[in-house]
Order: sequence, then structure tokens, then C-alpha cells
Amino acid sequence: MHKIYGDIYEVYMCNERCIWICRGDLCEAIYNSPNKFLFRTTPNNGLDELNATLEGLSFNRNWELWKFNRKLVTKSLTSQKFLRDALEYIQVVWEEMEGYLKEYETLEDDDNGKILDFSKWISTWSTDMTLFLITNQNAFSLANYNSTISQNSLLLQNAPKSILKSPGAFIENTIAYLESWIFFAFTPKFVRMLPGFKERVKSFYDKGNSLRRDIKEIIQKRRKEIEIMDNNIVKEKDIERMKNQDSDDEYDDSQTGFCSDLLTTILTMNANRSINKDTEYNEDNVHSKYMTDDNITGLLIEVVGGGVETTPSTICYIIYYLAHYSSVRECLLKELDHTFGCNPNYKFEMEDLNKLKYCEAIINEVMRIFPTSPSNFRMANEPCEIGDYVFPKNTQFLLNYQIINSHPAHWINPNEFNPERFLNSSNESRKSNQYFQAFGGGHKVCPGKIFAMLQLKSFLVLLYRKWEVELVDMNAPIKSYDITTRSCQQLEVRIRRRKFI
Ligand code: HEM
Repeated sequence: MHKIYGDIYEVYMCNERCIWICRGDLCEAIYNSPNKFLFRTTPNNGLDELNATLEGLSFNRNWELWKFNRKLVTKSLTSQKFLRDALEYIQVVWEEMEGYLKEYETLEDDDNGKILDFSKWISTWSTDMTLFLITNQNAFSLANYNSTISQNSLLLQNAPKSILKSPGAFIENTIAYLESWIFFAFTPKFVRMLPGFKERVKSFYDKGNSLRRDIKEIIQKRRKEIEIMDNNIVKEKDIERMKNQDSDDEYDDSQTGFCSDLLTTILTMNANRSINKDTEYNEDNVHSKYMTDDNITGLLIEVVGGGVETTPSTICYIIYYLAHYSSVRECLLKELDHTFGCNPNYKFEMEDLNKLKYCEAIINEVMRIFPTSPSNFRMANEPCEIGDYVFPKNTQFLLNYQIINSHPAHWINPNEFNPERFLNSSNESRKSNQYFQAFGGGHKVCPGKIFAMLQLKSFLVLLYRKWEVELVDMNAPIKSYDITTRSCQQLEVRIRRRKFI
């Protein structure tokens, strides 16, 4: 359509006029006027039915609540403490994953070795890490996944006890929940009641409810843990006071063992504690009360969804491109060997990752040419001017990242896979990087962007410095499915240790 109609045109989506934007500068016009584009979509009864317009971030239409949730999530996911903890925990969970991979190294499906669906491994790795970092609870989805595919039945019996009833179902339900947004938003109510659609609606409801139950249990368990810690602190405090009857010193509870994950922050917010001393959550004029469990659930589903769905799919796409571009893979290995020397078990820090410019360029180039989030929505809550056109209030816009990221106005040889274009701004294969769209922009830009880049870079280091990954079918296209994001369905690989080790 872009070839026929140009950079801006209208499409009727379920009887609603939607303006498709296919050039970066037109997109920027939207990002740069946040007050005119507060929300993602026009009022929508499908999203209302899912409760998505009353909670969380993506489709929340309660502006004050959105601002409050957004501040919480952004501060939590971008704090130095969170990112440092994340870097450490990413490596801990990788060690567990590597332990399992070593078992498969010696097994064979055919003459060439064991075939693994890597998309499943990466999802479970990312789920364990994200859930722990955001809620301080263990999902053990990696261990559970390994026990289900392993031929060792003892593993299944002895799989560690997860906070989730079924970690596999949790991942499936999260992806279904994200998919339900688009289904409900664009399938009119009367169609949703027709045979064939009715069953799909029921399945979305069942999966969504199961996901909510899981998240609520996580919240309740963490609440109990905090209460127990609280009681212990009160006791310790009393003992301390009795010891220092004459002392006027304030009791400092910053050393109490509370974690600074998002869930703990929410549960202890507005309480008389100092665990969030370095943040500003406690004082908030709009919300002087605790958040309800339902509100916390809605918010956590979205944040956990980012870790369960988008990052793992992006890793799969990177692996796919690296398998097809051996010269790019060689350059990556050179950079890794140069940075980490010959110690493949070196525990890396943030400063090490910052040195990996080529690795970062590969990630950006894959997200440019095959974006995990191929499009995005915005609604004008005021009349606005985009390009040469004036649009009335309540116009729906679709920002087409897939086209923008390959637009000849922004990129030279846009269809060529070439990470070098991200290495320096004078490189002639890139005219301008300012229109590169991977994480959105403006006031709704992805709050998990820094965390996601940390995960992506770390994963590439952990995998490629020690392992060779080979696609089972080099001729097969990427198996993906566009829901709210572009979800990887399967990535069959063989994996073995790099030869020099
Ligand atoms: C490669 C990985 C990721 C990609 C490509 C990605 C992409 C995006 C995009 C395009 C948006 C829409 C931004 C806009 O409207 O301008 C978004 C929103 C969001 N992302 Fe991400 N994301 C990723 C990882 C994550 C992670 C790891 C988290 C959380 C741990 C996360 C949490 C969110 C949330 C909560 C929103 C909604 C923000 C709002 O509406 O205010 N994302 N993401």
C-alpha cells in the first residue's frame, strides 16, 4: 500500500478511519506533541471489556493513573540498582540454562546432533529472570521446561517448586493476553458473539483469568513475606530501643533486606518505611492509598509481558540473521574474544557491555530490518496537523515501523542487512538514525528499553562466546506471528561448543 499511496494514507479498519504513517519525520511530529496524543486508541468497547482501559499502561485511558503507573515502572526498570541486579541475575540464570544445554550436546536426533527449539528455551530463561527481578519470586520455568523435554523422568518428579502452577501455561497465557488486546480492539462485539469467534473469546477469557490468578498469587505471597519481615523488624527495633534507651537515633530500616523490585516497591509504597529512600515513590499527591491487588495485577501483567514476549522473540531473530550472515557473526566473535580474552566464563560488568559497539549494531540492525514491534498506535485527543494534512480530534493513527525502518528517505540500501550502518553516523549506508523505530517514542516510549538492551547484549555474549548455533533448516523463513508484537513461534537449532574451548 505504501508503494501505491505514499507516506501517509487512510485505511478503514473495522469501519474506523485509521491514518497510516510511513515516514519517520511524520512520526516525530506525533511524539513531539504529547499533549495532543495522550492515548494509544480511540474509545474502544473491546478493550473496555478486557479492563485494559482502566489499568496498566498501554491502553489505560485514566490519564492520572497512567502517569502514576508510568512513573513507578520507569523508575523501577531504569534504576542503577535494578540494572546491576539484572546483569548479575541474567548470568545466574544463564549458568542454569547452560547446565541443561551441556546435557543435550551429547544427545543426537540424527547424525548432526540434537535439535532444540531455541525459542522455548529463551522464553523460559527470560521469564525466570523477569519474574524474579520484578516480583522477587521464582518461576523455575527453565527447570520445568527442561524436565518436560528431558528423557530423565526423575527430573520431572524433582523439578523445583515454582510459584506458578504451570510455568509453561503462564508463558502461553501471557502471549494470549497480549494477543487478546488486538483481537478485542478490532473484532466488533456482534462478531465476537458469532459461532467460531465465541470459542476464541472464551479461550482468551480463560487464559486471561488464569494469568490474573497466577499474578495475584505472586502478589499475595510477596505481601505475606513483607509482613513477616515487617514483624521481625518491629521486634528487632524494640530490642534495639531497649538496648539504647537513652539514644535519640532514628531506626534506619534501609538495611532490612527488602528488595527494590517493582512489586516490593508497590506493596511498601506510602507506608512508613525507607526502603525506597533513593526513589520518590512514597510521596504522591494523587495516590495516598495503597494500590488494589487488581490494579497491581494489571500493571504487572504488562511489565512481565515485555520480558516474556518481546525480548525472547528479538533474540531468536538475531540468531536467525547471524546464522545467515557468517561474516557478521565472525566480526561479533572477534569483538567478544577481543573484549573478554580467552576466558569464556568471565563474569562481565556493565562497563564490559558498553564496549561492545558491534554487538549493539547487530541488535539495532536486526530490529531495523525485522522489527519485533512492527507497528504502533496513537490517537489525537485534539485537532492536529501532520505533514500537509489537518486531522480532527479522535483520529486514529497507525505508525508503520516496518516501513519507516526501511524507508529510502532514511536509509541507503534499506533491504541490505548491514550492522555497520549503526557504527558511526557518517557511515554512508545510513542517512539518519533519528528515525530508527524499535522501542517507540515520545511519552509512551517503551519503559523496558534499557533493560531489554541489557538482556539482548548479555544473551549474545553468553551464547556466542562459548557456543556455535546452527539452524536446522537454513532455507526456512523466520517462523513468526504478528499479534500486538511479532512473536517468534519456533527456532530449531543445533548447538555445540565452540571449537577453541
Ligand atoms: C526487544 C524488546 C522490546 C521491544 C522491541 C519493545 C517495544 C515496545 C514498543 C514499540 C512499545 C510502544 C512504545 C510507544 O507507544 O511509543 C513498548 C511499550 C511498552 N513496553 Fe516494551 N519492548 C521491549 C521490551 C520490553 C521489556 C523488557 C519490558 C518490561 C520489562 C517492556 C515493557 C513495556 C511496557 C510496560 C510498555 C507500555 C508503555 C506505555 O504504554 O506507557 N518492554 N515496547
